[in-house]
Amino acid sequence: MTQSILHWISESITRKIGGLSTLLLSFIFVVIVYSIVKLTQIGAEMREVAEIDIPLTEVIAEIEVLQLQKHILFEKLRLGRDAQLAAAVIKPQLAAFMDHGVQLSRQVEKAEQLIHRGLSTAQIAEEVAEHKRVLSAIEHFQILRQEYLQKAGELFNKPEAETAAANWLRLETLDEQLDSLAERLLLDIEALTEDIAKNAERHEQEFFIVNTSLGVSAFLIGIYVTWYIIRSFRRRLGYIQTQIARLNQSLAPAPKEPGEDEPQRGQDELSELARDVQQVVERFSSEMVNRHEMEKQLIQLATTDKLTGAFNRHKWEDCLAMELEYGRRGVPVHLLMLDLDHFKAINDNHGHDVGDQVLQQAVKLLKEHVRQSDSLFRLGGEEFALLFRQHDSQDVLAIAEKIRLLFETDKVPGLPYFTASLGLTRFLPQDDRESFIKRADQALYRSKQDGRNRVTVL
Ligand SMILES: Nc1nc2c(ncn2[C@@H]2O[C@H](COP(=O)(O)OP(=O)(O)OP(=O)(O)O)[C@@H](O)[C@H]2O)c(=O)[nH]1
Repeated sequence: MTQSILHWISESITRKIGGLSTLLLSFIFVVIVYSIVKLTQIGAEMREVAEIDIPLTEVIAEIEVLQLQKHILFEKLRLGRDAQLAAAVIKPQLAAFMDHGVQLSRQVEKAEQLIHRGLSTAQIAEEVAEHKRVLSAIEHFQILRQEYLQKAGELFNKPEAETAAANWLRLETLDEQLDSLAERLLLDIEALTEDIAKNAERHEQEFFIVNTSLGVSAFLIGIYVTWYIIRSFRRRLGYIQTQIARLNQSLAPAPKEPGEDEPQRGQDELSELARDVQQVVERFSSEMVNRHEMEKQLIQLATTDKLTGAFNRHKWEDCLAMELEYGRRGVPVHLLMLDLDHFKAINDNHGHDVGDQVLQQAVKLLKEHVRQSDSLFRLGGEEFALLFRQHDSQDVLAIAEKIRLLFETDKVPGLPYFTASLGLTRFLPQDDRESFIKRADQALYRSKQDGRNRVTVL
């Protein structure tokens, strides 16, 4: 699975960059999600600290002070009782003690309400069981305090009653119980608030460490991704540029247009590469045009007679083979052989150059009066051949006659009068190359025999 993913990614640079960017973005996404979760958690803890623990700590401090005051008041009561002070003296002390008890109860209630509210609004998210245990301890404390205050009240109202001694004893026992209970309770609450504060602090530190390391990792990954992308591009661009430079050198130097400046350097590697590629493409296209032109010229040289511009013998062989193929398939194919009359005499009387001009004039006349598709060949000396495809025999005969007449009546200043003898034949089903040519030759020979300047059909 991992292998195939890596293979898929390495297949294109877009995928590589996309893959690395996705990795980086995923990492940053994880960092953001982690930060949000942690910050929410720390926020909740801070709220708990601010709204529950700090007020709770204040209440505890208050209770501690009240407890101390209670000790003093209780001691005063004890001393008064031991000294058997008059009821009038003890009563105000008892009143102060009772009043103090009410204050203490209020503070304990306050603590109870704070924990209650924290639990019911889920503000207290940690050590819930501990908080609940503290709550039930507070309830127990309050019950004892109720009894405690009741006994104190009885003593206050009936200091001389028979039950006063027993009440006093009970009050003392309750006082001890309440003291130890209050002490435990305060310690428990203190421990809870301390734990929560410590937890919040620990989470803050964790958040700082983890977020810093994640941030540093994201930064390093970002640097690596950037470095990797730049390196990949530079390597590939460098390679392509080298190849293009080599290709440029291997091509013939491009002809420089007058006033043409050196190509401007690109603004960056990519624009430089684009400029190099453009140059190579231009060189290639001009090279292709030249090559095409050269090929055309070579083909023309290889297939055309230099003097007259008619097709040469080489082309004749190719075209004849093709026309014979058509003939074998039943397409009407005609061959017209043409030979200038007494050409030797023209050469002898007017010179070789004039003879050449006569040959050129003959080809000019032929080209003007036959279709492009009807190929004209110079087979040698003053002998020419014309191949006609898809013509009626009568039409070809008419063309041959027209050519003969053209030559006969053609008058060009500076050129002697000249005529031509023509032999015409049609490809027959039983024909092969030799028999077909031979019959045309025979027809031409017959025209010569019969006095020249005529057309013979065989
Ligand atoms: N000027 C010129 N003469 C050529 C060329 N090729 C061949 N010849 C001449 O053409 C002449 C052909 O003469 P012959 O074969 O005797 O034929 P002819 O004189 O036309 O006589 P008939 O064909 O019987 O009418 C020769 O003298 C060749 O030297 C050429 O390219 N230019």
